[in-house]
Amino acid sequence: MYFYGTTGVNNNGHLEIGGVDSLELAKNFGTPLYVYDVALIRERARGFKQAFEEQQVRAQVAYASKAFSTVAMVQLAEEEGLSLDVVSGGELYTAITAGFPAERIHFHGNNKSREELEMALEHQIGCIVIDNFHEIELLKDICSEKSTKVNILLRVTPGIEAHTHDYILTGQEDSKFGFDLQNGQAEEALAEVLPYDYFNVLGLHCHIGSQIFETTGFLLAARKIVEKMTEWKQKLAFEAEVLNLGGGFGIRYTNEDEPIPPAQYVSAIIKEVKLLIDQNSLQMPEIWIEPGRSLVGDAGITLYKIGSSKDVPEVRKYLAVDGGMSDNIRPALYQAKYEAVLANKPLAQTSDTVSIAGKCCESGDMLIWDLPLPEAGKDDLLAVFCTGAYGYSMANNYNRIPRPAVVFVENGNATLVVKRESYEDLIKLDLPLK
Ligand SMILES: Cc1ncc(COP(=O)(O)O)c(C=O)c1O
Ligand SMILES: N[C@@H](CCCC[NH3+])C(=O)O
Repeated sequence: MYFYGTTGVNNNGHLEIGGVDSLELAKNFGTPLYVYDVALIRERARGFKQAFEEQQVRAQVAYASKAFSTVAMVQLAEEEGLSLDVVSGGELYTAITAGFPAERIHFHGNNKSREELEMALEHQIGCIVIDNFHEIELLKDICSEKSTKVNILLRVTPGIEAHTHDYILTGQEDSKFGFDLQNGQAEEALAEVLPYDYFNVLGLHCHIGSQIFETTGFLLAARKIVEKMTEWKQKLAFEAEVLNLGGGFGIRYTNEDEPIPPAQYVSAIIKEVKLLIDQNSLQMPEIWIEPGRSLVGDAGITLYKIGSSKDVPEVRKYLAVDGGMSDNIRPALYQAKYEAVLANKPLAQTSDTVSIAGKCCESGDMLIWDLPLPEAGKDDLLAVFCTGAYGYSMANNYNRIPRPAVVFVENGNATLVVKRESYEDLIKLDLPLK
């Protein structure tokens, strides 16, 4: 059995997270329930920051808030001195409402609207990561209309195939994101933004994908970008002040995953960039990264109550929980795998192999196939580990299932940070026919 962070078994023989009994959490806040181990998020954030400090380079660690964006989470990121990556007006609004310092917000997206860009400028956020030619024109238009100067990064696509699920690859040539580095698009874009008075071109950005376990892809991306930076110093008199290498650092979901510690990614990246920069006589840029999953993923646990079960003799036993693809779409979307235990008896001997079904009207709504469990059934509490990233943030109302509440636990205290959706919430935007 593998426990993350402060998760363990207490004297009652129950699963405990952040010093709080999981059965108490289920009783007080209901199920399904997303529970976050705040100490573990802090540990992960400090791990990345410290890794840069050890390398003695100027750096920013920006939390990619798409992984899990709520007011409380953004405030926690602020407490830990992180910067913030947002990718929509909604994430930006959340950050601003949470009181996050605007100058530490970076705005991403491959199709930002005029309204979203105007909002970003209005709040004077730290920088806009320009993704395409359409956006250059749009932003030029807005900046000149408002006589406002803005910091920008250019997102480039380095042509790297990282080893991960196809749907979460982003750095390969055939990608919807960014200016292609190899075919001249990136250079064309840079030549277009550099002379424009309202743009302060800080540097370059790339993100090669998500749930990556090796440093190779990051190093290759850095190499390809620094090669171009060397050319662009000659051709365009451009030297990047910032090199943002994105997020994508992998985490452990099951024992098939073997992540490396944050410090190892960081030191490998910094070593490579320093070497390349020295070889090419460039100035060392500030290094930015954007971890999402690796900051919050393993700090999240979802608690579900088990309800019905079904035996298909000689084939399998299904146990159904009170949530499913509406609160965790990752198994259906990416065949993602998870581990789980019974929170009311986590140490009991496993005696059965069961498959955990959700409650949505969809055969593909399966959370875990072939999970070893002790004898389990109605009213047992199932704890699914590692649901902190892209669980709540990709939750949906399929079958009009209300989204679960979110609770932060730390030092024996539980704090409700997102209320459970009610049926009233579900129809609050509906208008009657007459
Ligand atoms: C531009 C960008 N930055 C950062 C991230 C965060 O990725 P991860 O959660 O894998 O660290 C993503 C998502 O893949 C992204 O698209
Ligand atoms: N949402 C995805 C990853 C995509 C990250 C955003 N570019 C996941 O759950 O793994």
